Amino acid sequence: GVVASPSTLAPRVPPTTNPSLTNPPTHKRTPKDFIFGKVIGEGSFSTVYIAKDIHTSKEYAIKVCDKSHIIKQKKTEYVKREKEVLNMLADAKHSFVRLFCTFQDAERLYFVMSYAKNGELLPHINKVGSFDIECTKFYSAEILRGLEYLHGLGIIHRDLKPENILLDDKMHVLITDFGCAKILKDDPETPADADAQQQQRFRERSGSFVGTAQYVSPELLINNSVSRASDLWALGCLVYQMVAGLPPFRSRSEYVMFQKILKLEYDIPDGFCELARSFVNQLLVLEPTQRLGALDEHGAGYPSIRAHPFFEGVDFETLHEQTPPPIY
Ligand SMILES: Nc1ncnc2c1ncn2[C@@H]1O[C@H](COP(=O)(O)OP(=O)(O)OP(=O)(O)O)[C@@H](O)[C@H]1O
Ligand SMILES: O=C(O)C[C@H](Cc1nc2cc(Cl)cc(Cl)c2[nH]1)c1ccc(Cl)cc1
Ligand SMILES: O=C(O)C[C@H](Cc1nc2cc(Cl)cc(Cl)c2[nH]1)c1ccc(Cl)cc1
Repeated sequence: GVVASPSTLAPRVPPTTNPSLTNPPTHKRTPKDFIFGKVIGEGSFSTVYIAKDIHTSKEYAIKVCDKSHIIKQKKTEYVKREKEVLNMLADAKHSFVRLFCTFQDAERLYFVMSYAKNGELLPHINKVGSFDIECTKFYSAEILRGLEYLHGLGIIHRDLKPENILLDDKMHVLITDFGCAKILKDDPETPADADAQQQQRFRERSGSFVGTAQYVSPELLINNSVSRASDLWALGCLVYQMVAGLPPFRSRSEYVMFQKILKLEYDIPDGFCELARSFVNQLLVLEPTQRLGALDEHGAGYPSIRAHPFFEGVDFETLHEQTPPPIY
């Protein structure tokens, strides 16, 4: 959960020798409570460092956002949404990057998050070319678990892709990057309209075509609408990419890529495994309501997706306790 609200600043106690005795004060943290280490990543207005809490010696990833940059790029809504959604996920026991606390100084905002020691999923796919059936089943199941939790809260991620699937020290999935997420307010039935911030992110990002556009759903292209089923489309793209080593819809030209998405033009290499092909085929469906899982009622997970033969033998309830299959 997020560190409690700032009480009167407790006197800074020097770290005692026995960390078990330091019950870290719950005062609002400041950058001085951390030893900042190396940069582990850069965003368009953020830098992510590895950092150590001087009271507990625990390691975190701290995302530092430059305030003037956020304002200049009109990203305050995006940052506010990211914080809001991460706080809603505070009680999740698995599948997501945790937000431990936030604080600011004159120039910057600080997000103290769990550190995904094994980085993004994408390089792990690229390193081996493509996943075998065991890895694909395990990682698809972990991502599905995350989507079940997210959609149960009425949150649509809207930007699921291998760069936003991080891996912890034990190689379990930590879904991240919720700035683009949609929180369904009252009527979770009707698909929500893609709001300005998603369009801005999508148009501006896809303008430079940095990969966000590859997983865009047909409904977003056709009538600017998104629903939980948009994340199921992205899941289909993710499973295809784990199996194929490449995303299903590819082209140097973004326009041609969009055409392929709208015409559902993707190929399954020969020698394909029937179960994976069938699973992907039932998610990459143009009509959102026809996608596998789209008719499962909200908040009760995705029984029809779990039941697909592709997940034969997967125990969804104990995934986060299992040792992930080796990637080779
Ligand atoms: N909790 C984390 N643990 C480890 N690495 C992280 C963590 N959060 C982010 N990163 C890495 O840091 C880099 C920057 O992430 P950040 O969220 O700041 O920007 P981004 O989402 O990649 O880009 P943009 O801000 O344009 O959306 C990414 O490559 C990401 O993989
Ligand atoms: O202390 C809090 O939690 C609330 C502040 C609120 C807040 N101050 C901001 C300044 C800027 Cl420039 C942009 C956003 Cl989105 C801002 N949000 C805050 C601080 C840090 C972080 Cl990471 C997020 C929000
Ligand atoms: O059995 C193997 O190792 C090779 C097969 C080949 C294969 N099956 C595929 C299914 C799809 Cl949907 C796409 C591609 Cl590129 C596919 N390639 C395969 C099947 C399923 C998985 Cl998960 C991985 C690899």
